[in-house]
Amino acid sequence: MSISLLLIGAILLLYRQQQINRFKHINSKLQKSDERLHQALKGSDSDLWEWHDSNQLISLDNRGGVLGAEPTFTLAIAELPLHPADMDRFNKTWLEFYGCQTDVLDIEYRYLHPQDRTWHWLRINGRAVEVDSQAGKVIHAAGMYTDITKKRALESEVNLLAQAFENTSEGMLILNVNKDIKISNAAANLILASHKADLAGKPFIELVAESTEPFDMDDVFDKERFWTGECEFYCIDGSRCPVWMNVSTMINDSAESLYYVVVFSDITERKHSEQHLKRLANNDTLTGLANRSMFSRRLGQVIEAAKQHDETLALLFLDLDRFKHVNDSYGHGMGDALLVEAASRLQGCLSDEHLLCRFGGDEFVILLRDAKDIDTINHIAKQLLNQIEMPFKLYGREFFISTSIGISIWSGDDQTPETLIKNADLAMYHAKEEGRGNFQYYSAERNAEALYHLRLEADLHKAIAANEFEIYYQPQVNVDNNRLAGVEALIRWHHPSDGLVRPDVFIGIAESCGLIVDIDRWVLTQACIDGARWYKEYQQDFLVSVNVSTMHFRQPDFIDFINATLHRTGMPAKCLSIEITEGVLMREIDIATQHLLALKQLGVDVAIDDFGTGYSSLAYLRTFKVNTLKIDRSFLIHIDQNQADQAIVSSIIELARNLSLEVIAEGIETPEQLAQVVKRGCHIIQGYYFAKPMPKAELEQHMKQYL
Ligand SMILES: Nc1nc2c(ncn2[C@@H]2O[C@@H]3COP(=O)(O)O[C@H]4[C@@H](O)[C@H](n5cnc6c(=O)[nH]c(N)nc65)O[C@@H]4COP(=O)(O)O[C@H]3[C@H]2O)c(=O)[nH]1
Repeated sequence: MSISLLLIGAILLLYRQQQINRFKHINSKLQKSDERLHQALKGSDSDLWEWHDSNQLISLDNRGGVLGAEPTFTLAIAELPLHPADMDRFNKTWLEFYGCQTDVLDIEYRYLHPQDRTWHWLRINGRAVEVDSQAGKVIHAAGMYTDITKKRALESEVNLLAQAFENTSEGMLILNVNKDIKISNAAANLILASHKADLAGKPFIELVAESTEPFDMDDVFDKERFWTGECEFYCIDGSRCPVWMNVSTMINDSAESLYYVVVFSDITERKHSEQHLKRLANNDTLTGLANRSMFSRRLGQVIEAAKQHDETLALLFLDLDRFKHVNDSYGHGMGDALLVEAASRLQGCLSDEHLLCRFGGDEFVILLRDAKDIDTINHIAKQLLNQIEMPFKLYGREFFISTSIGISIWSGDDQTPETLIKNADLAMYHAKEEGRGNFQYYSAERNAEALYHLRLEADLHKAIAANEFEIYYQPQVNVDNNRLAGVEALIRWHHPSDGLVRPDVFIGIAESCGLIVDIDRWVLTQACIDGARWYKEYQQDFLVSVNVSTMHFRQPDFIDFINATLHRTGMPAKCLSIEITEGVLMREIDIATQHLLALKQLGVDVAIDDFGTGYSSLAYLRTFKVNTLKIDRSFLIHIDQNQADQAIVSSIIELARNLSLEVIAEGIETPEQLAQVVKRGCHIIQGYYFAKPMPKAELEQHMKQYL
C-alpha cells in the first residue's frame, strides 16, 4: 500500500514537476513574446493601453517610454493632459467609441509630454474588448498609443513641399523614367491651357514644339542631366507658348535616372517686349519701315552677298521736295500723315527683294537688288516719282509734292556701304539743282566739281577779310567820238592757292550760300570810292556800272545802303549805274518796283544786263523805269553771219530807241561785230575789241588817253 502510495505520490510529484516545467516553459515563452512585443512597440514609438468601465481608468503600459520614464501609470480619461485645441475633438471621438457608434478608436491629438514639457502628437487606436450591448456601451477596451510627433512634422514638411509645388508661379512637371508626365502643377496647367488629367501620362516630347538651342531628349535627360534654355511648347488647345525651361534629372544611389523635373515659365510677355524693342531698334516708329541702322546693317550684308553672286545693286536716295513747307505750315501731324502715306506709296512700287528704309526726316533710301538692267532702275525711279507726284489727300486737304532721287550703282567695286549712300545723296542734291522732281545718277566728275565748289565756298567766307578781291574795270566806249562813256566794275578773286578764280565760277557759289550780298556791297563801295575820285579829277559825267545780284537787290535795306554809300564816298548818284538781270524784275514785283523807283529818285542809272536772254515778255519795260539795255553777248558772237542774231539785235536797238533807253553792246571782239551793231544804231560798246577788263591802275592810264 505504502509502495503504491509512494508510487502514486512519486507519479504525482513527477506530473506536478512536469506541469511546473511546462508552466515555466510557457511562462518563459510568454515573457519572451511579451518582451518582443514591447521591443516592437518601443521600436515604433508605441505602447499599450487598457480601459475599464468599472473604474473609468485608463492604464498606460508605458514600458516603451512613449510618455516618459514612468513604466506604468493609471489615470482617468479627463486627466489626460490634452492640448486645449484638441480637447473637444478628443472627447467627441471617445464618446462615440464608448457609445459603440464606431468599432474602432483612432484619434490623433497633442499631449503634454511629462518629461520635456512640450506638446507631442499622440495617436491612440484600439478596439472594444468587451461590450455591454444592452446598455450600448463599451465595458473594456484596449489598444496602442504611438508618438507620431516626427511623422506629423514630416507630413507637414511634405505638405509644405506639395503646396509649394502646386502654388509656385513656374510650371512644373515631374516625368517618370519613360519621360511621360507623372505630375503637373497648377501653373503648368495654366500655361499649357490644360487640366491635370490632360497631361498625366502624356509623353513629354509631344509637348516640345521648338527650341532655340538643340534639344536632344535622351542626351539632355540621361547624359547631361541638366538643360536650360528657351523653347516652345504645344499647348493643349493647339496654340504655342514660348517658355524658359529648366530640366534636371533625379537619380538613385546607383546613378540611375528615377524622375525628371521640368520647370518652365511662360515668356510670352518677355518675347513681346523683346520683339517690341527689336522693332524700335530696327524700324522707324512712324512708318514701320526699316530705320537707318537696320538699313546700314542690311546694306553691308547685301554687298557681301552681291560680291559672292556677282550681283549689281542700285541705291536710291530720295528726298521729298517741299515737305518742309507742309510741316511748317500745317503742323507735324500733317507732316507725319504725309510721310506715312508717302512711305506706303513708295513701298507699293517695290517688290519684296528690295529694301526701303526711312533714313530720317523726309529722306528715304531704297536698295534695289540684282539691278543689272539700267532700264529697270529708270523704270522704278520713274514710278517712284509718279507715285509721289500724285496729290496727297490728308485730313480734307490736298497737297502736291515731288521727290528728288539720287542713284548710285554698286557693281563689284570696292565702294563701302557709306560711300554708296553718300554718292546717292550727292546725286540727289544734283537732282534738286536740276529743278527737283527728277532722278540723277551719281557721277565722279560732277562730284569732284561739287567738292571743288564746297572748298571754294569755305574759302569765300575768308576772302573779303583776307583782302583777296580786286576790282577790274572794263571800258565802255562811245564810238561816235571814240571816248570813254563809262566802265563796268568786275570783281576778281586772287585765291591764295588756285590763283585767279573767274567770277562766273564763284559768284554762283556766293549766291547759293548768301555771301553775295557782302561781296556786292564790297564791290559797290570800292567802285563808288574810285568813281568819286575820278569825278573829282575829271569833272565828267562818266558812268561806273556795278553788278547787283538778285539777292542783294531784294534786301530790305538795299536802297539805304546805296544811299549811305553815295554819301560816304561822295560819289554823285548820276555817275552810278546798277546792272541787274531781267530775273530780278520778275519775282517779288512790289519790291522791285519800290527799289527801282527809289533808285530813280536818287538819280542812279539802272541797266538791264544780258538783255534778251531772260524773260520772254517785254511788258515789264512798261512798268519798270530803267535807263539802259545791255545786249547780251550771245546775240553778238555770230552777228556777222547769223541773220536771226542780226534781226534780234536790230529789234533790241529799235525797242531801246522807241522807249528812249540807252543801249550798250557787250562782248564786241571784232571790227565786223562792231560794224553790225553800229550800223543798227548802237553807239556804246563794251568788249575786247576796245579793251578787256583791267586793274584800276591800268584803267587810270587808259582814262588819261580816252576820257
Ligand atoms: N569773251 C568775251 N567776254 C567779254 C567781252 N567783253 C566783256 N566780256 C566779259 O563779259 C562779262 C560781262 O559781265 P556780266 O555780263 O555782268 O557778267 C558778269 C557778272 O554777271 C558777274 N560779276 C562780275 N563781277 C560781279 C560783281 O561784282 N557782282 C556780281 N553780282 N556779279 C558780278 O560775273 C560775270 C562774268 O564776269 P567776267 O568774267 O568779268 O566777264 C565779264 C567780261 O569780262 C568780250 O569781248 N569777249
